[in-house]
Amino acid sequence: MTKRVLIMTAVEAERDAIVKGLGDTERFDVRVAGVGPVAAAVRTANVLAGGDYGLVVSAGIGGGFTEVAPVGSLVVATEILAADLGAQTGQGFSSVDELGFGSSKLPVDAERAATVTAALQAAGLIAAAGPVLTLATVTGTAETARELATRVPGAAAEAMEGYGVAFAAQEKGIPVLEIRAISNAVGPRDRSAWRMKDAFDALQAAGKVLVEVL
Ligand SMILES: O=C(O)c1cccc(C(=O)CC[C@H]2O[C@@H](n3cnc4c(=O)[nH]cnc43)[C@H](O)[C@@H]2O)c1
Repeated sequence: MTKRVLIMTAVEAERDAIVKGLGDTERFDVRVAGVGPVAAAVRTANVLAGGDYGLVVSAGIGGGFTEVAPVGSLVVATEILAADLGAQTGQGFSSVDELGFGSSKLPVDAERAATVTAALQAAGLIAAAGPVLTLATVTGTAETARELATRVPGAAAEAMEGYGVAFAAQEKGIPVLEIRAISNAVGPRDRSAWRMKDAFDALQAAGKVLVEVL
């Protein structure tokens, strides 16, 4: 039998949108982890300890680097980066990789990521592939947005959970994907400009595609 797919979201509204899109299927298990990389890692590890899964997906809304991913579009991660895991230095940010303490980058299942991106596009959705950044703090200034985009060429989206979910899955040797529906632009904080409905609609549409291709 094909192993189940575990989808981890941060909040219930994200889970509900994806479940609506997936429809009636037992092959997908959609769980709520809470906001942020620590909650995501611990709760993903707990779920993985009690089940047999062949793929783990971190999914939800996210901020978009709008030249790559406009509001209302979807992003499929080509890699997952802990963008604030490191140290500030006089010469700028140094990642843990540069400091020699491990890796701030976790790989995704590249073949499945490409399949999902193509399937989303074939379904008429706006979908891009690119690095997705995990940050414990939502970016709130144009300066930080520029710094991140410069530091991570091709950066497509940021969110708060992907690296935690991916770390837990990697510990178990299970492949990972991250999919984000863009609710807002990465940059100056303007909560009134967040387009939650557009993002949840995109997330639901993505669920419909995932059940067909995963
Ligand atoms: O408005 C705030 O101050 C605030 C502080 C912390 C979190 C939030 C959220 O609503 C985030 C919830 C959820 O959404 C993802 N998300 C959405 N947009 C972004 C973003 O631009 N940067 C990072 N994360 C984002 C995130 O994964 C959270 O799970 C609001």
